[in-house]
Amino acid sequence: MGHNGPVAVSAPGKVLLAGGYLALDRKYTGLVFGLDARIHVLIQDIPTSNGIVLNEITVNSPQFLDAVWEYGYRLAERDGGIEVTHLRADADLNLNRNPFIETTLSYVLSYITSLAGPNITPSAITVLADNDYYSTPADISNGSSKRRFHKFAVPLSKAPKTGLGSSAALVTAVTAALLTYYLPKSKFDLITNTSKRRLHNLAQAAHCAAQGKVGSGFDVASAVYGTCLYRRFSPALLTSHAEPGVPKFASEIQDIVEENHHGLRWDTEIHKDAVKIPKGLRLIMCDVSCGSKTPGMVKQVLSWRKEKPEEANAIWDDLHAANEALAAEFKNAAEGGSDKNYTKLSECFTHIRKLIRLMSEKSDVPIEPPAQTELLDACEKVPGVIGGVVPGAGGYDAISLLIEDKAETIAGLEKLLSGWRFQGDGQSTESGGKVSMLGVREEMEGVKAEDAKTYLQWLREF
Ligand SMILES: Nc1ncnc2c1ncn2[C@@H]1O[C@H](COP(=O)(O)OP(=O)(O)OP(=O)(O)O)[C@@H](O)[C@H]1O
Ligand SMILES: C[C@@](O)(CCOP(=O)(O)O)CC(=O)O
Repeated sequence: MGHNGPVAVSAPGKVLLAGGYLALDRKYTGLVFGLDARIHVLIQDIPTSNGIVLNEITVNSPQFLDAVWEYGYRLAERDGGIEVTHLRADADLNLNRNPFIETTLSYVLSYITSLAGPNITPSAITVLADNDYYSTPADISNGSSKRRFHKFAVPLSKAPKTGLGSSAALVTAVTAALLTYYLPKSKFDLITNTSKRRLHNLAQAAHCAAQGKVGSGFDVASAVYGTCLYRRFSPALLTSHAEPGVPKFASEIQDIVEENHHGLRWDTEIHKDAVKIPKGLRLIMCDVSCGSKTPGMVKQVLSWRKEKPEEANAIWDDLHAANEALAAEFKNAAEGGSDKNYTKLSECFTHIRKLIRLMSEKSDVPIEPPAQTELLDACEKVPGVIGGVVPGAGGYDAISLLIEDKAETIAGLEKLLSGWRFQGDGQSTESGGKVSMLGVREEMEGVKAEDAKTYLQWLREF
């Protein structure tokens, strides 16, 4: 298997604009926007010398130092699927493991062998991340910022993430690339709905396994489908299957992906038509550089909900109504012609923020902490800014804004942010962090096939 020539695929990053925490419960939905920062994956044959074929797959992220991972693979007995071994993982290099890549390889190759037989040929995978996934302070940049893909003078683990969902986009793009490369078109074709659904199921399973927990999965869903109103799958779908290498893993993963596992169908809901961005508006993301996210925020919020279900559920129901009102108002404004009055959209943001602050106060978790309130309030005063929120789990990491897509609005925000000193949670070594606007905006489309030749050309830059 795998003689189809090079294959390239990309998948978008995400921002959960509304529905943080609520999206973990199937009773509620999340409003998730795909972003135009993508993770790109190229897969091609490894040229073999002297006819020697080693069972090896190499993965390389040439933007970072030491970002090469080499894997051996073998078919496990008793239907255990494909076991993947990190080669040269000696004591020193142990730190350099990449669980997202390793787990994705074992899940996807196991599915492929279960579906189409065990003949996996060696291949080389290259990962390229759009520049906004990582902040680029001068000391870690290497070379001109004009490059299509930034080169860093540090390993991946030292590049500061901006929180756009790199692991979900990576797992989705690697999964789609492997399926396209190793399977015949009759069994996997990225443009069909059935293949997309299988990709979604497999990428969710691999991402949860790599993460060691079953989250809401909104990030993988948006990497596959792009912008949508999302309702999560029942977590039971992924909590009781065997691990790679363990007997029956291969058939179990095939059954999960193809929805035959104990008769369970995936109940994920993706409503693409429920979200639109009115013409002339755009989202932007601002990265707070000193922001440290309080660990365990999700755990704390959920334990508050468990302790005080009445108090929490009342707030969640109100917040859910406010989130859905925002989605409806987006659609309304997008379909409502040329009326440039965005007061109702602004009111939706104000209402959501009020309820998030109430949730912060009652749960005692800094979801919209005072420093973020101050920043959002100041941004909302800039002409052309319609509203803003702390996205996802909130905390000190980032803010998202809906703005009029005009040079004056961007310039106004840049002026405000250039002088802004962010007072984080006191854990930062700096006394006040910078806030910087990322270049990303919303993107409707999810995963897509790309032209491999273009990437082969870009790779010559490295
Ligand atoms: N360019 C890359 N090349 C290879 N692996 C990458 C790359 N970018 C991210 N990863 C993998 O994803 C991991 C980061 O995933 P993590 O879930 O911690 O962050 P994220 O998905 O970007 O953040 P968030 O969930 O806050 O949006 C890295 O440790 C690495 O394993
Ligand atoms: C808190 C939560 O609802 C959102 C987390 O989003 P982010 O990682 O902060 O973008 C968790 C989840 O949905 O898996």
